[in-house]
Order: sequence, then structure tokens, then C-alpha cells
Amino acid sequence: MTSKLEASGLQLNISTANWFTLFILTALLWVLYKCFKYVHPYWRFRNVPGPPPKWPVGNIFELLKNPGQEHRLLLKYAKQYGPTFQLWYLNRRMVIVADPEDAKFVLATRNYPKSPVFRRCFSPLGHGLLTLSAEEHPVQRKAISQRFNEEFLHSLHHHLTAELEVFISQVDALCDTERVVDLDALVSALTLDVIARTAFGVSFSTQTSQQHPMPYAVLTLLDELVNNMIFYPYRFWVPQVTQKRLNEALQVIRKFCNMVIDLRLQESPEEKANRVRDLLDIFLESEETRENVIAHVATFMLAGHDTTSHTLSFCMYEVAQNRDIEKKLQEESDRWIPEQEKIIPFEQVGHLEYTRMVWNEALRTHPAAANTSVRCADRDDILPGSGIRVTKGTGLMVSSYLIHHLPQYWEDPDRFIPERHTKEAVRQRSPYHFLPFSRGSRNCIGQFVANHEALTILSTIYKRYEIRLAVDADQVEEYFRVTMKPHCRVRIDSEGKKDPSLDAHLGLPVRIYSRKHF
Ligand code: HEM
Repeated sequence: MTSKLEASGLQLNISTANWFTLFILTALLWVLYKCFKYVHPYWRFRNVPGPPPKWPVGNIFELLKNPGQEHRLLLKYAKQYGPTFQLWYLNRRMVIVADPEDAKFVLATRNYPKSPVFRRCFSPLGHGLLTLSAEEHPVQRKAISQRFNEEFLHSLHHHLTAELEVFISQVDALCDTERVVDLDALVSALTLDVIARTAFGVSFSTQTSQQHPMPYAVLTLLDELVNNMIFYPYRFWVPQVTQKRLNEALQVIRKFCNMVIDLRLQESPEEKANRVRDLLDIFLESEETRENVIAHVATFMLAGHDTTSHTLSFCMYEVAQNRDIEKKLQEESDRWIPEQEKIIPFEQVGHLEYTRMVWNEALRTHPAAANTSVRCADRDDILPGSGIRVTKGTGLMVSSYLIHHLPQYWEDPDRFIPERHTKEAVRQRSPYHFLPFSRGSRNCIGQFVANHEALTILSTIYKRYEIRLAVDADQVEEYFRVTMKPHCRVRIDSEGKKDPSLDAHLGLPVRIYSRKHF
């Protein structure tokens, strides 16, 4: 009996050892398989041009070294490895596209869907155009595009004129005083008030007071969505305080939108006929759910605010360094804005040919949405320009900044030359050399709003003022944080003296003079 038990005990021991060995072997195989899976893409695409990745992090550290200056690093790579090249984010492969033929293929020919990463990061916005899936997007886009017509542009001009009047009175009080002002902040407040009026028919009065809760909510929301993008895929480890800020901002926006929508639904037909149309009318007429209407309004406010204002700031930064361009802008404004008027009438905006060229050159040299066209290959393909292979699931980023700054597409690309955009020059080049608003089915739906707004604002400013930089031009740099913004490297006070103890940098420090001053 004992020996039987011993025998069965031994048997038990042997089988435990077997199980243990099997477990260790399986675990080892699993780890090996995971390592192989991690390394395999590096090995598979080792011959594709791009900076060599450092295993296991890829190219993350180079990108993190100079925050805000990633566009410069990418430009260096594009010059070294060719316009389309690959980067590694851990073991995820991202193809940076700056060959115009590849860009056309990605954005239009194949019309790859938006990257799920981008859509996930911006998902708190709800079902707005930026985040809709490839299946849902065409219907919504068509419904909104149909209502973006000449009548809408007229109402935009009406709202713009009202806010520009406020801007002029603010700037009149500052000009000829030798005070240094942050032009980027002034223009940012102006464009936020314009888009708010265009969306709801009411002003947030950001230009004159800090009272309204919406400007802070919109800016916070934008900031936190950008954090989502930057920290992806670690965004859930980011302190909860940022998620809290995002939710609070969303709540303020929802509450405000709900209030305005309720008022709209109670409006009589006469009241409606007696006011100027706005975006909310367009979205309500599209027979959307209330949640979707709010998502659209929030999307338009986010997408249409700082893109326009920062490009305007860069435009004035460039003009401030070139008196010939400034003189031509002034002559054009004098010609088309009647003597007694401050702001150009709607019908004359189309005549601002030179101003349009200057604006386009600002969009080329400083594209605000330089790296936002992020797509995901939905099949295996070969990019026709570079011959680079992409597989289903590869991330692709079409970079307008790179296309606009590579010497093979633009002669002397860093020089600001408005004459690059004469009608003749535009006819002769490929549309994929100039992509500030992207192309294809997910290009910028608000580009004609941005162009009309910019021409009206620039002509008003150059009719009335002269703008001089308060620091050396090279102390202002492009700072990239999903959108590109101007950023003065030194801290200066309102008299223009360096003061490192100040707690914030200015965007674009300038002095403003009235034209009669000179
Ligand atoms: C200088 C100003 C602007 C620039 C440079 C700009 C640039 C862009 C770019 C590049 C995209 C496409 C992103 C992609 O490919 O995924 C885009 C999309 C979009 N933009 Fe703009 N934008 C500007 C102004 C505006 C304005 C004023 C509005 C609103 C009135 C607006 C509303 C939108 C919307 C809603 C989308 C998403 C369109 C869709 O997916 O169907 N943008 N913008």
C-alpha cells in the first residue's frame, strides 16, 4: 500500500515538473513571439528611407528633443531622405508624405480614411465633421456644403464688420503710443468673436472683456484635445485633472449651445426673418439631432478660430519686414475701400488681388494646419511618387509644411514672395504643391470663410495702420502645437525691454502706428 502511494506521489511530482517546464516554455515562446512581432515591422521595412529607428522606441526621442520645432526636424529629414519617408513611433510605422504625387494619391485618388487615432483623440467633440467615420462623413458634409453659399458669405461679412468696428476702436486707442502690444492675441480675440457671431449671431466680447465663459471653454477644449493628440497612446496616464478640464469645458459649451438652441426654437417667423443668418441656422435646417448640432458648432469654432488668426499674425509679421509689400497693400486698400469707410464693402473684396496673393504666401510659408492631414491606409499599396510600400493600417501624414518648404517644388522656399500666386503662376503648377487647406473629400470646408475673413481684415488694417515689429524678426519663431503659431523667444515688457521675470511670452510683439504718423 505504502509503495503504491509513494509511486503515485512520484508520479504526481513528475507531472508537476512537466507542467512547470511546459509553462516556462510557453511563457518563453510567448515572449519570443511578442519580441518578434515588435521587431518584425522594423525588419520588414528596413530598406524604406527615413532616419534609423532606435529599438525599442523608434524615433520618439529625436521628435521630443525640440518641442514645438518638430516641423523643422521633419524638413531636415525630408531634405536628407527624400520628400516621402518613414518614422517610427515605438513599433508603429508612420509615413510622412511630402511628394505631391503621393499626396494626391493619399488624399484624393485613394481617399484614405482619417486615422482612427486622430478620430479617437478628437472624439470628445462628438459627431462633428472632423471626427465622423468615412461612412458617415459624405452625407453630413454634403448637407452642410449646400448651405454654405453666397447668402451665407453676406451674413459672414455682416458679422465680420461688427467685430472689426470693435477691433478698430481697440487698436486706435493703442496706436501711436509706442506701447508694445501682442498682435497675435488681439487678432485671436477678433477671430474668436467673429466665429462666435457667425455661429450663434451673438458676440462673446472677447476683444473687450474677459466676462463670457465661452472663450475660456473653447480655448481649454482646444488645448486639452491637443494634449490628447500629443500624449497618445499614453493619454489615459496623463493626470486626470486634464480630463476634468476637458469635461468642464465641454459642459460649458453644451450648456451655452442648448440655451441658444432653445431660444431659436421659440423664435417666431418674423423674428427669424429680421435677423442675420448664422451657422446654427444651417445646422438646425440640416435636421440633425441636438447633440450633432452642438458637435458641429463646437467643431467649427475650434477649426475656424486659431488657424485663421495665427496665419493672419504671420502674414503681418512678414509684411512688417517688407515695406514694398506693405505699400502695395495700402495702395490696394485705398483703391477699394471708399474714402469715408473703414471696412471694405462686401462687393469689393473680390478686387483685392494683391492682398489675396500676400495672404496665399502667408498660407504657404506658415501653414497653420501643417500636419493635420493624418490618414490610415485601408489596403496594401505602393505610393506612386516615391515608390514606398504601405500596408493596410499604415499611418500616413501629408505635411503641407514640407511640401511648401522643399526647394524642388518652390524656388528659394524661405523667401516671402507674393508674386508666386499670380493667376498665371497658379495655372502653371500642380494644385498639390499648395495645400494649406488640404484636398480631397476631407479638405477644409471653411476655406472660403477663412479667405474672405482674412482679406477683409488685412485690407482694413493696411488702410489704417502701419505695423512695426518690437523685437528682431529672428526672435519670433514658428511654434508647432497641432497648429502653427508665432512665439517670441524673449520675454519683453510693454515698453519693449527684455524682462525674464515676466510669466509669459508674447505671440507677436509689435508697435502700431496710424498711417498719418509717417
Ligand atoms: C487659415 C485658416 C484655415 C486653415 C489653414 C485650415 C486648414 C484646414 C485643413 C488642412 C483641414 C483638413 C484636415 C485634414 O485633412 O484632415 C481643415 C478641415 C476643416 N476645417 Fe479648416 N482651416 C482654416 C479655417 C477654417 C475655418 C474658418 C473654418 C470654419 C468656418 C474651418 C472649418 C474646418 C472644418 C469643419 C474641417 C473639417 C472638414 C471635414 O472633415 O469635412 N476651417 N481645415
